[in-house]
Amino acid sequence: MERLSKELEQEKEGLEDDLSFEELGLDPRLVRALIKKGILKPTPIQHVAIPLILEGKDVVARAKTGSGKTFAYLLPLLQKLFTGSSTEKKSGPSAVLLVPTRELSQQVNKEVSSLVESCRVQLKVSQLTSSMSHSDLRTALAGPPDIIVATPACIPKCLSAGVLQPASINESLEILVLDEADLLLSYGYEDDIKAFAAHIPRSCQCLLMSATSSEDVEKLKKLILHNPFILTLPEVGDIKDDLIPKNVQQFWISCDARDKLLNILSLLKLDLVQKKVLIFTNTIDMAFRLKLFLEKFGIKSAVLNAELPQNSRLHILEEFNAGLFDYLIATDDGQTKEKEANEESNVDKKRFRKRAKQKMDSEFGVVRGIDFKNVYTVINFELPPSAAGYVHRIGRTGRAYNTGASISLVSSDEVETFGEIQSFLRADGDTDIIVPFPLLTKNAVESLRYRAEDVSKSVTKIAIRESRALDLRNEILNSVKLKAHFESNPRDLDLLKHDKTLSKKPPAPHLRDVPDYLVDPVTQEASKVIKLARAAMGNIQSGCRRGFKRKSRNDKDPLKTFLAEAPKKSRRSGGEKRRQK
Ligand SMILES: Nc1ncnc2c1ncn2[C@@H]1O[C@H](COP(=O)(O)OP(=O)(O)OP(=O)(O)O)[C@@H](O)[C@H]1O
Repeated sequence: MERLSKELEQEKEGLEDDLSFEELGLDPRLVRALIKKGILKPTPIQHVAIPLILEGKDVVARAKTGSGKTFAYLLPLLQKLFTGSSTEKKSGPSAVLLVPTRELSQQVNKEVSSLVESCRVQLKVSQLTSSMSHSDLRTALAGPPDIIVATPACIPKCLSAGVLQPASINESLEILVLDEADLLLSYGYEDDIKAFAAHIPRSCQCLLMSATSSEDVEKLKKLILHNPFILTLPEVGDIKDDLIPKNVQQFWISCDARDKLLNILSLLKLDLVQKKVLIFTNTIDMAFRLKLFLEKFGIKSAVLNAELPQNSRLHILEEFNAGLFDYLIATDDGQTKEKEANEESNVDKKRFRKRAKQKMDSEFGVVRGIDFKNVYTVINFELPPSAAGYVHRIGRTGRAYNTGASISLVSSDEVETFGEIQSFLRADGDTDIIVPFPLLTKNAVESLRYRAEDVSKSVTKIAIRESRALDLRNEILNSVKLKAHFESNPRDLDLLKHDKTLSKKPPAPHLRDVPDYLVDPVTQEASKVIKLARAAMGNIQSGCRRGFKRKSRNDKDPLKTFLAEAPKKSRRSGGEKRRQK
């Protein structure tokens, strides 16, 4: 235990020394690949995890959203494979990276492939999805690949189809990563992981990465980790107030449930929030209601949900990340179908569940782990049901040295959940972290009430259903085109537009532009400030991200606030809290 504390102290001191990637022992090829991406200095989690992983230790790493966990495991993992790859030919994969959603698997696959390409090494990377046919899986596994990126359900599928042999996993697997480990079990992968665990060789190095700590992570640790060296980073209680980067300002607006459309319209139409904006709703129908409503005022947005074909979802994400549209309305994950089923009348429930089962992708997930680029504002049109859900949603902004803001619209029936989120985020004795949004005045909201209420009446249930069906039909058609297109032009993002309007009529001129006489002077001033801040932020953000010039540790940087301290003494006694032999 003494040795353990000493090592952790050294790691902490190391953090303050501000070591470079080279000094952490990273291969020059990887360092050059990172420079090409504008990444010059390791983040704190990378600082601690890279040397430990290079040494071959099992690591359980928990660090807040957007803190650079992906490179924290990918860089040392690749380096280890670089050195091993030239020797003997293997019958199975050397590394398996398991992630909870297809979106994340796509993102991780892209990141690994781009590093491999930049470093010009001969490593084959394959992404597997559970919707692949046996023959596609066989093709993807031919070779075999050095690295597999997949959701856990794929592995048992490959094993039972005989396209992956247990013996080759046992013989070849050197590194296993469970990314977003806190979510793998809640996505229902326990049996898949157990089935795979039986074939993992004892010598395999296992890495668990997660943003929040939970019983599920503990369960996975017990299930997967063989190697007795474990690094557990600080427990939730120690850095609770730091779960969301400090440079994300969190606001809330209290309003009637029926005034939510009016409030969001005021925020967007009166320019009180900075773009890009990611808006979360709890159901797909609500997402379409919002889209149709905003459309009538000339505000174009796209909807991202589990119902859409995989290609379309990917393309929407790519276009949004590339800045081709400013407003994205998203539902959390594939489990949205459950919420929707509960909202349907009893008569419809059975039919709905069947439909949901057929059409929705349970491996869909945009909240967890997806790296949205330059989202400034996250709006919770509806609150997520849990504090962990809130943390993950808000974590889509303020990523990697960027600043951001979040605004939650809270109605009376959400007050209890909101209270739970506030107390979860609040450090003991501190004041609330989420504060009232100061820029939206009652006058400003009221000035738009008449128009908003009028328009909201026209967004009927039938209109929503029709639009949802129309959007899905369009996207299915798009999806076929996209598949062919992406195969020949992987970098071309401009083929199809996802934020096109769904209503047949264009927005009426009096709704598209808010006349000056409707906007009170306070709101006009606030809107000017936001625009100025946005113009200034553009420069600051890109400067920070590329340069990393600031020398001192700055609490305001999300990537610099990771602490690798030994937990307090009283916590030490409990089992596997530290690195142990
Ligand atoms: N050392 C670094 N310097 C600057 N940017 C970095 C660095 N490392 C990673 N990033 C960038 O930070 C962003 C967030 O990284 P990443 O997606 O790995 O976060 P995360 O910790 O996995 O978040 P989440 O828990 O939400 O999945 C990415 O855009 C990534 O390219």
